[in-house]
Amino acid sequence: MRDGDSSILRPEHPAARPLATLVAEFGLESRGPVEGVEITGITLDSRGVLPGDLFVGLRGAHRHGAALAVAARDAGAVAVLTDAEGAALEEVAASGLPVVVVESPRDALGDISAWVYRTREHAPLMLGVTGTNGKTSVSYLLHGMLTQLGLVAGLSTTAERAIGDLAVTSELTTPEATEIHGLLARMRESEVRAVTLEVSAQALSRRRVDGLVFDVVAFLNLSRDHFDDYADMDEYFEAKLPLFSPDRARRAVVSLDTEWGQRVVDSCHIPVTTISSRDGVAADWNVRVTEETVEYTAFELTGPDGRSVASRVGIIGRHMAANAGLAIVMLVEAGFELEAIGHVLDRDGELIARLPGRVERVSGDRGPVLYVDYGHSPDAFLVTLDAVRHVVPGRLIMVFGADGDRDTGKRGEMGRIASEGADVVIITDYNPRFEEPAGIRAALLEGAASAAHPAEIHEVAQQRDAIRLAVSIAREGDGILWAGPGHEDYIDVQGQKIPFDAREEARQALREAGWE
Ligand SMILES: CC(=O)N[C@H]1[C@@H](OP(=O)(O)OP(=O)(O)OC[C@H]2O[C@@H](n3ccc(=O)[nH]c3=O)[C@H](O)[C@@H]2O)O[C@H](CO)[C@@H](O)[C@@H]1O[C@H](C)C(=O)N[C@@H](C)C(=O)N[C@H](CCC(=O)O)C(=O)O
Ligand SMILES: Nc1ncnc2c1ncn2[C@@H]1O[C@H](COP(=O)(O)OP(=O)(O)OP(=O)(O)O)[C@@H](O)[C@H]1O
Repeated sequence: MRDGDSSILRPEHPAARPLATLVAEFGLESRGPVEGVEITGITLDSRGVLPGDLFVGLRGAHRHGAALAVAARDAGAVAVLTDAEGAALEEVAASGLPVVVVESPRDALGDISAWVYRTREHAPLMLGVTGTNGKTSVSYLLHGMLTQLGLVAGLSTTAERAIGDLAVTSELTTPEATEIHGLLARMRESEVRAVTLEVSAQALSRRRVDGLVFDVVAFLNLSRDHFDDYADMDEYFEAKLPLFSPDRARRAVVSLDTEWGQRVVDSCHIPVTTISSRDGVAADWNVRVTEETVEYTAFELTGPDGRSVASRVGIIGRHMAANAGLAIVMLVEAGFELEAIGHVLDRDGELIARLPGRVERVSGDRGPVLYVDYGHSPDAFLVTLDAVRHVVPGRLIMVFGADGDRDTGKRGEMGRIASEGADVVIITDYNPRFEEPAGIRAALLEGAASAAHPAEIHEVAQQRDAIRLAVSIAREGDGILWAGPGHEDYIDVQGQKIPFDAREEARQALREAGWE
């Protein structure tokens, strides 16, 4: 998981803070001597402990983290923070470390982590993005524009955490509070002025973004996903809402592209600006697509006072123009002049953003156009199929699978949408995790067959073989969309992460077919 802590960025020169002051300021119960104990960091994973850490023992689905207190001590932890259940564990006594007891550690974690790393002092501009689809994309677009505007920017997404040129691969979409505040402290060392953070519903439910106040948050859309975590759409929606409250954010930008946007506006207790990319939807800002090619999407964004910006983004799809428009409005709400943003976009010819594995073109000038994407929900399939359809004249071949051990109910719909939107579908494996892969494929196949006008349907278990079949079928002018693996560099099978890079595999398949 987090061996050697290599996937986590923390301050290189952390300041020591007295544990006794933490206990006093937060009115906490402590056992064992806390006087003289200095803490320099905080973590909830024994495998990520650095010397001087306060180790937080949380009850998890599989174990109580406090049971790892001895391992944490051996790695250099100087104290344990846990609940009453954790504090009673013999491993905690065996560690000999002072113990701070909190009724619900998760609820206190954001504020305590902010205190440990002093992240409330000199906070950078904080931008937060939520929604079912497009969080990662908008985050990279914001990051790109902030960089174009000349700011040192920081980024936290499903794909990576980044500060300037330094980037590490992410474990979670939104890190735990301990990790976020450590990351912010590291960003402060690098004089980062603006931070973009992807906020998942799960993060809000698990209070991972506690202790942060965003300057601007955005709501993109809501569509079916994560029904393994939430009972229905209403519960999923309710999980997103807390981001739009005064204790978490100062202003909001809300897309009205799905009906859920208006519900956010109606429930929002902070100033809201709206945006739409749909015809006939009344919003403060509107995005209009002006050109679509295999390489870029051009758009025009018009504001409430008639001011506008026209530019382009080097990624296909109307949804990407909508994402770019929303990112620009977030910056305007954050205090940047629209004219200044327009100026740098004009100067550079486009909005420059590197989006790993989001409808990323991996093919060259000859042969079929091949895109690798991270979409794994019915709505993501709809928009990406539409995007490819708009720019390729020939047939559309789609390769996809579905996650094992995740929201099993969406598979039929994914299969149906793919089969309805593509000319050929090749159903393959993705991350089966602990599920039987053939069963996952069967659900997708059933969905594909149920389409009103089904595509030509193939089943190929191995992804390597599936992409080669797609390339062998495709001709010049055709398009191939490989949905699912995106930026990932492994497949998750029975708890093992087996190295697999879809983008590299796709390039190799094209080379083997002679499409250099
Ligand atoms: C289902 C779920 O939420 N699991 C989270 C949970 O794991 P768990 O309950 O299984 O933990 P556990 O194994 O019982 O361990 C309990 C505690 O002991 C600690 N531990 C464990 C082992 C060890 O050797 N040492 C140690 O200290 C763990 O860090 C943990 O704090 O606690 C862990 C530590 O906080 C999380 O990393 C983990 O998130 C997992 C990886 C996860 O996949 N979460 C998903 C649901 C998620 O949050 N997804 C969203 C959105 C994704 C999207 O938009 O598509 C996200 O933001 O990523
Ligand atoms: N505004 C949008 N509306 C609908 N789909 C979108 C939008 N933006 C991106 N997508 C599609 O959604 C999928 C996921 O994109 P992205 O990774 O940006 O979203 P995400 O919200 O970060 O997803 P995840 O939480 O799974 O990481 C891709 O297929 C992408 O093409």
